[in-house]
Amino acid sequence: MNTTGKKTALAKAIRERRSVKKGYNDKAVTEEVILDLLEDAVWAPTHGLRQPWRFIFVGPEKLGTFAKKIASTYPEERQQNREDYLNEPNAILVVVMDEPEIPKQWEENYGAVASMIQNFWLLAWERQLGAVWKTNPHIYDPKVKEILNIGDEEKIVGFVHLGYFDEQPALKERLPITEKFTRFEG
Ligand SMILES: Cc1cc2nc3c(=O)[nH]c(=O)nc-3n(C[C@H](O)[C@H](O)[C@H](O)COP(=O)(O)O)c2cc1C
Repeated sequence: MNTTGKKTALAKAIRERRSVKKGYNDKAVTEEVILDLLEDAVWAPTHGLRQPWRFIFVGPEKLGTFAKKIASTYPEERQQNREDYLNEPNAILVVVMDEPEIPKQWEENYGAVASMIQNFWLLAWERQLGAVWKTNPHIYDPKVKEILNIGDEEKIVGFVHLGYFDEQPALKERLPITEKFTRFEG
């Protein structure tokens, strides 16, 4: 444990990680790299060790077809815009969660998946692989679930857009923690 007050490598990584939403370069995002990152990311906490996730990787060579199919679920006048948008990253990782009926378990599963995504995001950042968790309307569309063979008891938690980057996005300050912190006085 760090007791010196100096920022640890982990604290620095947490602070420096950014959402990389544009400016991806042409370096290919490979399945091997994604699997390697996921092998570590899944060490996230998971209640009951349920590990309520699965992944669908859309690599650079399949992204064009994927983008077209997902865009086709939008009204015609939006389709070209959505296709272009989905073609911006180099690859996309679809994150799927097991969706139990019991609300308590649903929340535990969502919490576990979110923790796992944060692990993945930090690990990707460390390799200059940019990522951003996207929750665009299409992830909730039953037609998209059908295209991707997502089951009735599963939920798309996000599309993680991926691509290597040269320029780091600007820092986004956080509120001082004292604004979000109270003490139980009772
Ligand atoms: C659950 C979740 C959903 C998000 N969905 C989107 C999204 O749909 N589109 C987007 O541009 N960014 C999305 N983001 C990224 C946030 O915009 C981003 O994390 C926030 O602006 C802070 O920036 P930073 O990640 O660079 O620190 C999402 C983040 C989270 C945690």
